[in-house]
Amino acid sequence: MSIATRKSRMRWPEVCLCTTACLLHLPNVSNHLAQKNKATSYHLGQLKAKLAKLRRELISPSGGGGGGGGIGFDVARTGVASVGFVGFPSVGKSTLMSKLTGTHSEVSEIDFTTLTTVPGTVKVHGAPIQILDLPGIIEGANDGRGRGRQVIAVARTCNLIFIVLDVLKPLGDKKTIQSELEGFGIRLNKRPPAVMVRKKDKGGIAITNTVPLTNIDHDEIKAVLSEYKLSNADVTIREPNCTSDDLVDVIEGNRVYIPALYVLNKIDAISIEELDLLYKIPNSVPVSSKEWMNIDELIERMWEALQLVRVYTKPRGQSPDYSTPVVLRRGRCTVDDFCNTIHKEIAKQMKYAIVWGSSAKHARGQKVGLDHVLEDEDVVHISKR
Ligand SMILES: Nc1nc2c(ncn2[C@@H]2O[C@H](COP(=O)(O)OP(=O)(O)OP(=O)(O)O)[C@@H](O)[C@H]2O)c(=O)[nH]1
Ligand SMILES: [K+]
Ligand SMILES: [Mg+2]
Repeated sequence: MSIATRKSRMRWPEVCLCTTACLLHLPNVSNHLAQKNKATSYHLGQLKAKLAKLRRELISPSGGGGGGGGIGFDVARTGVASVGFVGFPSVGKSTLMSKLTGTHSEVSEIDFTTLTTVPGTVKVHGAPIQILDLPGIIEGANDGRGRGRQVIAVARTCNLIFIVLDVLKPLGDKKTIQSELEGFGIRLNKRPPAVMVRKKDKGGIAITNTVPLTNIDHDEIKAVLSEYKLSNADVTIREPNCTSDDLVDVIEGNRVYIPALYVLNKIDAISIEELDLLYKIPNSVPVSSKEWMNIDELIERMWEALQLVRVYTKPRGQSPDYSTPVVLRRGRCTVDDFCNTIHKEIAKQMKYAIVWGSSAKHARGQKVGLDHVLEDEDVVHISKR
């Protein structure tokens, strides 16, 4: 059966019927219930929390293993960051990965050609990036269809996800893949919600918000908390447009926040007018893996999304070593992080560091301590005791 037929047979009703099917198709629940009166907020909050609890077992099953891994799926991690390729079968993941890394990964027009994780490496601006080609997934993947669960479990551990789409297929595929990943606790292009839930011994529920609550009300918050048996807690909401999904995410705590790029492949097969439309899709890069079109842009966007910080070392009296940067991640790029990446003893032996580059106050170099935050392409000299 082709993907198209399979999908049309599986289509859910557009209108929420408030049955158990609803539970599995949350967007319908929220659309429908959001239009109803306030009494339903409580019901909605409860449903979302219930659903999240149901799914928890999937993300970290009691048997261990995070629902994923498995033979052929866990591969040795190399490089300074990893990019996982996720998409429906035959969208061109292996074509792209093979050409990008020079590593062979089987390509064919037959669906499910790739059966396990195939790793490769590409060097971008001097930094080795691991690319993980993965088997194709289908709708229902995170419920255990095909090898979807293992695939998504690998994607969960990546620093960036490429959602590869075939521009000749309906763009609805984008939504389907997104929701498969979301069902597995992956949040794409989103930062953790600025919401805090602090459990206490007594005093009931106290809600503080520093922003207007536009997408959640007190009833909904209370319903979520009660579903988690939290009857005494301080809830602080600083997240603009916070939803009950955000609140559930914070309470569940096992969510991962990963940047994603939508790789719109096979543009060699469409018209220029259609290409104009594709450029309007946020976080997307149109490419042709086969004809090697726009891959430069893809690599640049990959680099930006990974937010890596290259730091060059400078031994005393010598010029900096520009050939092998120490690669750090934004948010974890202090002089201390730099030292620890080289060797765990270095930070202890350091008297001070001298930094040249955009993080330094002056061009002649700045004397700094371990907590100084470095910028991409800085040069560092460590002076030992
Ligand atoms: N026209 C066109 N065809 C492409 C392009 N990239 C890949 N293909 C073709 O699409 C088919 C599937 O390519 P694969 O690389 O095997 O796709 P995949 O996503 O790895 O497939 P699975 O491993 O089965 O999930 C092959 O026939 C490729 O030649 C492209 O940019 N343009
Ligand atoms: K294929
Ligand atoms: Mg493949």
